[in-house]
Amino acid sequence: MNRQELVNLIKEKQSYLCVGLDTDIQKIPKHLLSHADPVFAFNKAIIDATKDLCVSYKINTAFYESMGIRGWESLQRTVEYIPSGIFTIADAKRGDIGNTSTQYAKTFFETYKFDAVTVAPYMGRDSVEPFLQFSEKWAIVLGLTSNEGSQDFQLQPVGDGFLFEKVLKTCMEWGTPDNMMFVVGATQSSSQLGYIRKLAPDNFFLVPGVGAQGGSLEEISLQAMNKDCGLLVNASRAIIYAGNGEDFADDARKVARQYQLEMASYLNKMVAAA
Ligand SMILES: O=C(O)c1cc(=O)[nH]c(=O)n1[C@@H]1O[C@H](COP(=O)(O)O)[C@@H](O)[C@H]1O
Repeated sequence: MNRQELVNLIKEKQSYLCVGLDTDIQKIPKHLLSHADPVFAFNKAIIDATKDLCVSYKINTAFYESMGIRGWESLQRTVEYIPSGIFTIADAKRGDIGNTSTQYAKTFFETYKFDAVTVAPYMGRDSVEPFLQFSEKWAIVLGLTSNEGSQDFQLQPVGDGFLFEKVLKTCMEWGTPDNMMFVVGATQSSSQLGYIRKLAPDNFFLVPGVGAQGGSLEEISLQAMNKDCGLLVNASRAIIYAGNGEDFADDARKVARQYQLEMASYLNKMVAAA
């Protein structure tokens, strides 16, 4: 999916919600365990219940890889089940020497046909560039992450800024707002969120951290929305584990709907301010 299609999708659906399919077989409702593929049965119900409310699904590959071949099969069924026209993210956080990154890019862009993959940029230019060679595909580079450990490296002073700023600025020389997004955690302070938008005015941000990690949808929306919206806000546990009974998908829908309504109000504010 290209940038304009993503921008249009957000406008049409009045949503920039990314539902995170961090599907843990230990946490899904027990009645699904009799299915041949319980993880897929769960994902299918969540997708059916939320597909009109979100613009993206993010599949966190760790939850699938940990189950070996069965997990990869669940992942494949899930990505194939997501309706076309919804932006798909493989949250795999890959990055290695060039020829290896090329294989990672092929895995997620060609074999599994995701629109985007999360990329860890620590190994530098040759580890990121292979993800930028595919038409209408995206590298989502870790910028300032949502976790406590973001302080260990990303928020260390380097020169007259922080390490994450150096990463962002350098990555912006390799990719463009048409093929590169940045991960920006909603748990970061509002001044940091606003500052990152100044550093990268046109790039989309994938924003995890609302819901279970306590980040504020309002804060990130007010601080970091740009004229194209420029945000994909992810919530995983808060949506997919909203309920645990037979009607778990209805419970997931209710939470997704709340997020979508709140997002519509921020999108309207953006239009009014323009
Ligand atoms: O790249 C990510 O998606 C990511 C980056 C980050 O800084 N923080 C973060 O939580 N994530 C992912 O976003 C999701 C957050 O899940 P919840 O906290 O359950 O909403 C998980 O899949 C995390 O792996």
